[in-house]
Amino acid sequence: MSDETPLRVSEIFGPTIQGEGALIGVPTVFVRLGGCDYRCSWCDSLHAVESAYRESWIPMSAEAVMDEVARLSGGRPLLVSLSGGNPAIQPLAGLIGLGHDKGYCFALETQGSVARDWFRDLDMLVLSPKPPSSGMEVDWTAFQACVDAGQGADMVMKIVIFDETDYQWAQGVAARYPHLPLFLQPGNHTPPPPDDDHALVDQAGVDERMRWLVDKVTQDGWFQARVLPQLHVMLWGNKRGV
Ligand SMILES: C[S@@+](CC[C@H](N)C(=O)[O-])C[C@H]1O[C@@H](n2cnc3c(N)ncnc32)[C@H](O)[C@@H]1O
Ligand SMILES: Nc1nc2[nH]cc(C(=O)O)c2c(=O)[nH]1
Ligand code: SF4
Ligand SMILES: [Mg+2]
Repeated sequence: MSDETPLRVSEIFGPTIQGEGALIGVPTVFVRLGGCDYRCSWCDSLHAVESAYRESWIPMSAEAVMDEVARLSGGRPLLVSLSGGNPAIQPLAGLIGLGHDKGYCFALETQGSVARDWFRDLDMLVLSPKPPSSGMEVDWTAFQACVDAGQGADMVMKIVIFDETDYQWAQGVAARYPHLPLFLQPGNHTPPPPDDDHALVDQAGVDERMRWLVDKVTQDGWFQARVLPQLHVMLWGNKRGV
């Protein structure tokens, strides 16, 4: 796939704040790419995953994406967050190079199923391996290839936790990758259906899971883990484009 291949863009929005993980609170524009090789049972972005929504994904050149990012940011360079879907299945090297030339930074979120040599060009690579509650099974060879490809970028791991089984699984993963800063994020068990971006979130339920997670980590003395909510979900619920 060459870099002239258009990107399949589900949405570009912002500036908002990065609501999750290591860069929480940092102003950013999101570029959400369409298409994913996973089908997590609790995915909160199915409009960028399910092929039924494929016709809403706009083919765009890297230049057109950067033009839209620059329009939204008023021409001021900022952090661009690449998400999806799995953004790793798209040819993003050109976009990253173009944006860097203009002073923009790039973070990319991926489950770690597809490695790309351009991962090393990112400013931050967020690897988010999927726990048992997702219904997915991690291919650890592919995941390791992502870790190898990302050498040179800042790299962190972010694991979504729904239950005790996920928690124990995350402890095993953390032991396998002790050098990767680890962020634990409580699962949103009422994610939006793909055709309804105003669906209400069960915030009380998310808060309860967050408290449970903090109790677990502190009681277990798991002091390498950082526990963070999805800040954008706290502020805006399941609303899309924020
Ligand atoms: C929609 S995914 C897109 C990027 C990539 N496919 C991935 O999963 O890392 C972005 C982030 O949202 C997280 N996420 C998805 N659904 C969630 C939910 N219901 N509750 C909490 N986090 C969720 C994912 O684990 C991932 O860290
Ligand atoms: N504000 C905000 N922060 C986010 N962090 C990760 C997101 C995602 O859907 O990938 C996301 C999102 O959609 N909005
Ligand atoms: S890997 Fe990410 S985008 Fe794909 S289905 Fe899972 S949470 Fe959704
Ligand atoms: Mg999201």
